[in-house]
Amino acid sequence: MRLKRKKITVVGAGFVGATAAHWAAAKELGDVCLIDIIEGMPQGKALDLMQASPVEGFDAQIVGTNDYKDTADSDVVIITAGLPRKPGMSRDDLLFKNTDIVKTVTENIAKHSPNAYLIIVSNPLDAMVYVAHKVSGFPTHRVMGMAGVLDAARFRAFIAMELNVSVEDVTAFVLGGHGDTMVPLPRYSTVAGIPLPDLLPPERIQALVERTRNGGAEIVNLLKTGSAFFAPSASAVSMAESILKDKKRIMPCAAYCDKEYGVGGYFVGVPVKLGAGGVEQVIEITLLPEEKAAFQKSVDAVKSLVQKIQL
Ligand SMILES: NC(=O)C1=CN([C@@H]2O[C@H](COP(=O)(O)OP(=O)(O)OC[C@H]3O[C@@H](n4cnc5c(N)ncnc54)[C@H](O)[C@@H]3O)[C@@H](O)[C@H]2O)C=CC1
Ligand SMILES: O=C([O-])CC(=O)C(=O)O
Repeated sequence: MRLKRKKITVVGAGFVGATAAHWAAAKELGDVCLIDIIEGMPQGKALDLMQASPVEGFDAQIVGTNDYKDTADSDVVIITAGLPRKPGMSRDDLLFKNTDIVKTVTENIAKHSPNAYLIIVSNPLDAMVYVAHKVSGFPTHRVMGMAGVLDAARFRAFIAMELNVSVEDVTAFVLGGHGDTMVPLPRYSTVAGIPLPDLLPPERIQALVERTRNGGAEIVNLLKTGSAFFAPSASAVSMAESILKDKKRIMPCAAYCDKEYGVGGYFVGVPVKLGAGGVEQVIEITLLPEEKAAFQKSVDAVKSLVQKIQL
């Protein structure tokens, strides 16, 4: 018998997709298939990455394609296909165009990789996870969205910058949908185990919370032609890694919640255990009344967006 490497497909070979392929290959998570509708572009980027492999010393086959047959039997599929927003737009403005794209992509992926775990990145995130779940018919533990890892990473980076400490010692949690109503949780954010409220005055914490909420828009306004991609792609690949290596990391992800947090059957950002079984557990943490109210507002925003989707 011959053991096979794991296979990661990244759909959409744009900024987030190509960078995700880079992180996945550099970490030797498995072979990588990069697919896009633009002819030649995923092939070119895959070949370029293959040529980086001797320099960086990673062994992985990286293939670029426009044909879903090449994505067959993937273990994990990261979906980044879709339009990014431009300055002045909200993520929600992408709803209808990206619904069509994520629907087509998911149909093709489900056909060729019926056992894959799906990590959705396309925006508006929580609504696109709903689309991928409905269209694939996959069980909910195999469909999830990347947002909380990114939002928490931004919060962590801002905390480390503010306190002039190593990012390694900073943990943070962000709940809710990936939009203006997301809920960074200072009480559940720490530096080497010390709760953030013990280290910073409330007005400084509030400033970091606001910067985290606007983290995506801050970058969109600087780039002007697209949105963030280094941290988003690293975040998606860290979720893939936890699944492929059965690490069972606890990460904030857009996961299906029914009774959990009283959400009632939607995908929203909550703490989950990610392992070889995908979303192995949704962890319910105790929230103060004001945190609960903020989370509910965020869930309501996701619900009203999802209700506009026609598949
Ligand atoms: N969840 C999150 O936290 C984040 C989400 N995003 C979202 O990720 C998406 C991608 O962003 P970027 O990579 O910066 O955009 P991009 O424009 O650089 O890349 C998107 C790619 O998708 C491809 N594409 C379009 N329709 C397709 C289809 N039917 N099949 C296959 N490929 C298709 C395009 O040709 C393009 O290459 C956007 O919707 C963006 O809003 C971006 C950053 C963070
Ligand atoms: O801001 C955007 O449109 C992209 C995104 O979701 C993020 O960077 O958080």
